[in-house]
Amino acid sequence: MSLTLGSVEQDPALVTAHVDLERLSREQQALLDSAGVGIAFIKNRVVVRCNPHFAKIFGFSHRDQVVGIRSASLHPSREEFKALGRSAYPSMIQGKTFKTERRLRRNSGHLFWASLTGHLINAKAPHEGAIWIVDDIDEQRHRKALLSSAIREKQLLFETAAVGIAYFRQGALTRCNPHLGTMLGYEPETLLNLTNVPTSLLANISPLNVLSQMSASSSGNFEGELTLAHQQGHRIECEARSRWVDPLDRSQGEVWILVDITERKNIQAMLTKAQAELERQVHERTNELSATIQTLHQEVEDRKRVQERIHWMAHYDPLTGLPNRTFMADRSQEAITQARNNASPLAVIFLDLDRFKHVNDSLGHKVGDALLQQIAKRLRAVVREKDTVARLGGDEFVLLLPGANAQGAARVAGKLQEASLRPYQIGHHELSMAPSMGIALFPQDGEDIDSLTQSADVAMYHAKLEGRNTYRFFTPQMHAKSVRALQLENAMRRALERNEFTLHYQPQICLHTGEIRSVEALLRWNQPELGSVSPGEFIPVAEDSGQILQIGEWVLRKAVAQLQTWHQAGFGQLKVAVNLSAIQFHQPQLPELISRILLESDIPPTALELELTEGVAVHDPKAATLTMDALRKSGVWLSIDDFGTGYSSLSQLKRFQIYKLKIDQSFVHDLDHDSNDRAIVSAIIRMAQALGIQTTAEGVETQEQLDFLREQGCDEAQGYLFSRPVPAEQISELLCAYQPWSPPPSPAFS
Ligand SMILES: Nc1nc2c(ncn2[C@@H]2O[C@@H]3COP(=O)(O)O[C@H]4[C@@H](O)[C@H](n5cnc6c(=O)[nH]c(N)nc65)O[C@@H]4COP(=O)(O)O[C@H]3[C@H]2O)c(=O)[nH]1
Repeated sequence: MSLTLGSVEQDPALVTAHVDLERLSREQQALLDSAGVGIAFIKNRVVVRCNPHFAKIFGFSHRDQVVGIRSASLHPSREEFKALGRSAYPSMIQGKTFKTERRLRRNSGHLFWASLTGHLINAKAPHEGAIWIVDDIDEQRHRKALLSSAIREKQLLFETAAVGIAYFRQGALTRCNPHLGTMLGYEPETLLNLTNVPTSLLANISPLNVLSQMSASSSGNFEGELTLAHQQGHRIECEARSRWVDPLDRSQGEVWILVDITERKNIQAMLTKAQAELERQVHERTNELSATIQTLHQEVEDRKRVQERIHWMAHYDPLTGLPNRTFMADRSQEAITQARNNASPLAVIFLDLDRFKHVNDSLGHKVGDALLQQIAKRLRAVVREKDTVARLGGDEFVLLLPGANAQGAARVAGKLQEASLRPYQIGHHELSMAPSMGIALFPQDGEDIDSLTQSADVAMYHAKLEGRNTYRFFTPQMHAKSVRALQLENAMRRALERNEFTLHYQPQICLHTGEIRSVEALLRWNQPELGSVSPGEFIPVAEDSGQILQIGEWVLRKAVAQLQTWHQAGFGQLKVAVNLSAIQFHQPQLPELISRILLESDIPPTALELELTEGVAVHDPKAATLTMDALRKSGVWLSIDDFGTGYSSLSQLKRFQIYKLKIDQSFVHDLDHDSNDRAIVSAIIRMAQALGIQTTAEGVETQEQLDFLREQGCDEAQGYLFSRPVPAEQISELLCAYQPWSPPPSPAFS
């Protein structure tokens, strides 16, 4: 700015004043240029002058751009400009400085906050204009607004937060929010004044204590759980967190945030308890379960074992471990199919042990079972791997031999016989056991296993009938005969109760005196459908089926009862001889049975004679001796029947306390024309005499036979020459009519 004064150069005072004025003007200009606020001189509502900062505030690049513009354009609207004038000028014309904060408008049109300070150049002459100082406080206002909103938000948070907030400074609670009061049961103000509350009231967990402690011990970044006390005394579990308000200036204290987790804790405790309980129960259940599982496992195992056992038992014979009938039938199906498809041979051997029942009856089932086991082993050892050896039950075995023709089957049968030659050692018993075997061939003797087995069974039966310890091939003619055996066995079961048995008696004549010394009881069976069946046929069937025990007892009782009748009729010297089957003999209770039968009658034991076969002592001479001793001790007489056909040794006869030998009728039969038989008979008689044993000749039919026997010193004779076996009544007649011979009574008795 320069002031033109015209022609005042000559006046030094004026020049000085002029110089001063110029300097002042420069100073003023410098001040204006460097001022940090906008300054403008406005006159008649027009910007007359302004400093650069003013131009900058309003968005002009140079102050010259502002000079001359209307001041109203610097305001948001004309109305606001007028309003400013209305509020500013009343005080400005009084010479006062007017200050306000208004929104102004930049050159760009954007509004901004500015602080305005106005002062009239001359209060008395407002038209001379005014100086306006403008400061851009837009940013400041904005910050302030943000700050106050932050403060408001903070306050709002502080007051409404659902957590307790507490400020501590130098160990003292300086501020807390209402929630903390609510948490602890105090008004916040009361809490602030708690320093006056006796701490004893809340014991050592009073909020005061705890809060003080919190403040004292905290390092400004506590995070953890605290237990506070409610005003009413109960505990408040809190999750606490502390922070320095200003970590750089710890004098400003710290802030604590406390969350009441009592309920959560309680729930947590309950949950923990429930969980522990649950775990306990789970543990218990797991244990129970594992015990159950174990039991189940055990049961499954047991069941499996049982099933395996059942399966095994359904297919195997438990005693010998050999396949049973069912399993054999299964295997045979395959074998038969193969034989049929390949036109290959197949044989079935039915094997039955001869007189096995005797072993069972005399030595007991234990010995019998052990014997069967050994036999099973031998059978198995004889045949090939692919052959099947099955036990049908009892002493019956079936061998299925795929690929075996008649020759092969015969060879196997031969090997089986050979194998049975060696005696079996069962404990201290040495036993011999021979098999009878029947062979059936596929397909001629049967096309399925049932018919093959049946045919082999029939053939076996024939082997038995024809001498035992042998084998026979099945022939169609065999059928009728074996059917008869089965018929007999079945019919015999009812024979006793139906009174089909009777006894006939045959006299035994003393060759020294001609007296009838005794009679032999001989069993007769008259079966209504089958007619009269001979003992030679039915006794073996009775022995094989075991029915001989019952029948034999009946014979004993009947014979003793009959003898009693004869004794009572006056024939007191008469004796009765009863045949005893080996099976009966081996019954341990035999001596006792006989004693009982005799006791039940009035017959002295010496009136009873028991006829045994030589075979009774073959298997177990020791046991046989014991039985014989017991029988002898009771007083009954023992004789050996059919002597000469068996293998009795002299020493045995001596030990057996035998009183009589009955010379088998096969030797007597040919005495007239067979010198061998004569020699044998006379040897038997002499030997018996030497041992002090009586002799009775069986089957004496002719006078010549009788003469020879008498010559040789035989003691007794029995045969058709004297009498056939006859019913008891006829014996009574004979006893009455018979006179000791001289001459011999024949043929009067026939
Ligand atoms: N050819 C011929 N035969 C004669 C003559 N005299 C007697 N007999 C027969 O010879 C057999 C003698 O009986 P055994 O040798 O004990 O032979 C008996 C005996 O071993 C057995 N038996 C008979 N009854 C019983 C019994 O009650 N129990 C037992 N276990 N076996 C019996 O049956 C076998 C056969 O008995 P039976 O048929 O009655 O046959 C009897 C008898 O009738 C004769 O002069 N000539």
